[in-house]
Amino acid sequence: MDGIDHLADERNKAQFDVDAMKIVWAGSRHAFEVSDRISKLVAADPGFRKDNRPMLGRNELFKNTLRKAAYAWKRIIELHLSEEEAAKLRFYVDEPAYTDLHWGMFVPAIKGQGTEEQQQKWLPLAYKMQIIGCYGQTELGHGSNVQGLETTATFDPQTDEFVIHSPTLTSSKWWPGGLGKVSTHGVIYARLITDGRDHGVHGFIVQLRSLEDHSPLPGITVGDIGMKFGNGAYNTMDNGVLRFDHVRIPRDQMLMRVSQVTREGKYMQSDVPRQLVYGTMVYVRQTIVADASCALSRAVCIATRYSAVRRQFGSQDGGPESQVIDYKTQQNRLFPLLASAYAFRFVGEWLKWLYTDVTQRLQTNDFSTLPEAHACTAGLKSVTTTATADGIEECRKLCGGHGYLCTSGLPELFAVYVPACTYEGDNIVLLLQVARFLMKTVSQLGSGKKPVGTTSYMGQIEHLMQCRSNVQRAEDWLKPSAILEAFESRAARMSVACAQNLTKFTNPEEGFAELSADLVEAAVAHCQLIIVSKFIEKLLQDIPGKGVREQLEALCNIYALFLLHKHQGDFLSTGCITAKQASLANDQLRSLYSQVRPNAIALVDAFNYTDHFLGSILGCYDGNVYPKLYEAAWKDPLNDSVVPEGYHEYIRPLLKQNLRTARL
Ligand SMILES: CCCCCCCC/C=C\CCCCCCCCCCCCCC(=O)SCCNC(=O)CCNC(=O)[C@H](O)C(C)(C)COP(=O)(O)OP(=O)(O)OC[C@H]1O[C@@H](n2cnc3c(N)ncnc32)[C@H](O)[C@@H]1OP(=O)(O)O
Ligand SMILES: Cc1cc2nc3c(=O)[nH]c(=O)nc-3n(C[C@H](O)[C@H](O)[C@H](O)COP(=O)(O)OP(=O)(O)OC[C@H]3O[C@@H](n4cnc5c(N)ncnc54)[C@H](O)[C@@H]3O)c2cc1C
Repeated sequence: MDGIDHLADERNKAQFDVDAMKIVWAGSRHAFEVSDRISKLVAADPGFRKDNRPMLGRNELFKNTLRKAAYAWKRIIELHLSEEEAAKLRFYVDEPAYTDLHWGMFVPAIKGQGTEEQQQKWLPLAYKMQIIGCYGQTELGHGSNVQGLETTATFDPQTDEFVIHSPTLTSSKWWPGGLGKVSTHGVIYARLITDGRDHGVHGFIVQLRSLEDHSPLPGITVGDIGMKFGNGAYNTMDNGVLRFDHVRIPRDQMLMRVSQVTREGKYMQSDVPRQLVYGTMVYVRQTIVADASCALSRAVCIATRYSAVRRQFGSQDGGPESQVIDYKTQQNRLFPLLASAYAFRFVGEWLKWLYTDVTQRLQTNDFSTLPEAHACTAGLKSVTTTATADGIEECRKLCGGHGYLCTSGLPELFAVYVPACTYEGDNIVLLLQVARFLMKTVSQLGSGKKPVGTTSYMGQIEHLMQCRSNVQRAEDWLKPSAILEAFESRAARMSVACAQNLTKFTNPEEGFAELSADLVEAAVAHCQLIIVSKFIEKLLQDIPGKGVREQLEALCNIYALFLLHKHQGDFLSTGCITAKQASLANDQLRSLYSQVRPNAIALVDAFNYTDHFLGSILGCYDGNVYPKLYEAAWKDPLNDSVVPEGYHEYIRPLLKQNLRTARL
């Protein structure tokens, strides 16, 4: 606006090489270059404007999303973008759309659960977007309990077809994104019935709409489920309702990698575990963890820049007031979130590796790491999305009153993000899965079966059950070994305590239900240990760039010590640390905040977000917040006229009536 960088002084304070940190954040130089190029391309294109979203009515909003999705596809083709570049383009367009489900779930479901033949038939159509697909699992009556789904797929040997049917109101498909108004096809989950026998839930490719005029095919009732939380936000998505009235599909449209139905109607299972039917969810949970660091870093970038711009109190001798970022309370709320954004980035990278590894093993029928992959994706999805949703809301509060304005970008970011705590598995339901995995691990400890992967720390259970932290000075908390031992012993002791309590119940399922709140806490402790240990492992790698490693070490320590402070009840009650050591951790945390303070703006610059992507006046790169806020207010449609519409109908008569009353 005035061409001045109002945050220049802050940027000059940085003690590390920001460009090198940008590469660490992106994952590699190549990833940085792709991301940088595509984000600028999107930002410069008026076709991807998004600042008017909160003002649009639903129909207008939705049509605008359809236009953008079509335009994005046109640009992808015109520019011959690779799959990686196309995914980045969708990311920077930053508008939830049916394409997320098409590319993010429909295509992966066919890839993961379809046979070679099925993949050859359907994937080319999906890749060219000649068909558009959704993921139709959840129903009105059941989401978490997948085994409770009611839609049926009954094999008819006479015609070699499945008959898909919604027998009850609660069996109506409810929630699938892209289903409401767009998808031509869906991977639909239904109970497979052959010869009167129920074989449980399986996936089927079902055509829903005509490829000629988009009308629903015979027997199909389909529509949108209605407005969701927040203005704009996730209302760009057509989450849908769908009912089947005896809809017939050919037998070869059952996804048959895990199990098959023969021409004669015989049900056969391959050697692969039935849980592979849930494989698409495992894949998406892994992407959601990577996405948590994006959403949190975005909110943190806004709150950090604004905290450096905003001044309140503390003026001395007529000088400027204090920047709110210098208040220790502001730092204590903001810097752990900054550290969490980095921590989630690195654990997301690791989880991607784990997922790739398990997928390669599955190709060779090695299913040994599947339970670990399920527990890690479920647990980390849960812990990172909960912290991110809470963190975005905290960032809104960190921005005071202006954070509540839509132009801060934070209300819409929160509204779009918060369902991540529910979709792809309710966070509590997923933590209970982790708890089951932990209880199984503890029960096998004496059996000679060595715990592996993320539970390998349980291999030293005797030591972890009785060790005492040897921290004596605040600086001792900077040793990775001191942090790891505290987190490992806390996680181990919480799991073992649950396992011991479970033995008091004659019925294990009853015991599990009764102790579920404690089990969830044990699962959280285990997942936080994974995040801390993956951050520490990251620091063992070669990290080029002046001062970059030092900054990451400070952030890693802030992440771990803040968790230790927040959950000190766990650490103290299990006897892993003493009250004195908890207090020393807090002392160390304060001095880490002072270390990060001069680098805070540079650390959020390292995310390399364009102003378009941030979509926030408070977070704009140049920090010129006040003129921009002032100008934006006048652009609000309510200010199109000085005297509002409705004055003559509703305000004037009121004022006149008051005048008459006053005269009386
Ligand atoms: C030119 C090219 C151009 C390319 C252009 C590209 C552009 C790309 C653009 C964009 C891409 C965007 C990508 C974006 C990503 C997607 C966006 C997401 C948007 C949001 C979507 C949301 C979708 C949904 O919500 S779908 C519905 C999700 N539903 C759930 O998650 C339900 C949760 N419930 C469950 O998972 C299960 O019911 C359960 C696990 C809770 C319980 O299941 P159960 O009853 O069957 O099991 P048990 O508890 O009895 O356990 C038995 C046994 O099984 C083990 N188990 C359970 N689950 C799994 C699993 N998944 N994997 C492995 N093992 C599992 C369990 O541990 C038990 O084991 P035991 O050993 O104990 O027996
Ligand atoms: C924005 C959005 C997009 C979605 N997109 C899709 C999609 O594309 N495709 C699709 O198929 N689905 C989709 N879903 C559905 C989503 O996957 C489910 O809503 C989700 O899995 C949670 O299930 P539920 O709604 O049945 O919750 P419920 O299970 O009914 O949860 C209600 C409460 O009960 C608790 N609870 C449930 N079971 C237990 C238990 N065993 N122990 C303790 N507590 C429990 C939960 O913690 C929660 O507090 C979407 C949902 C949303 C919000």
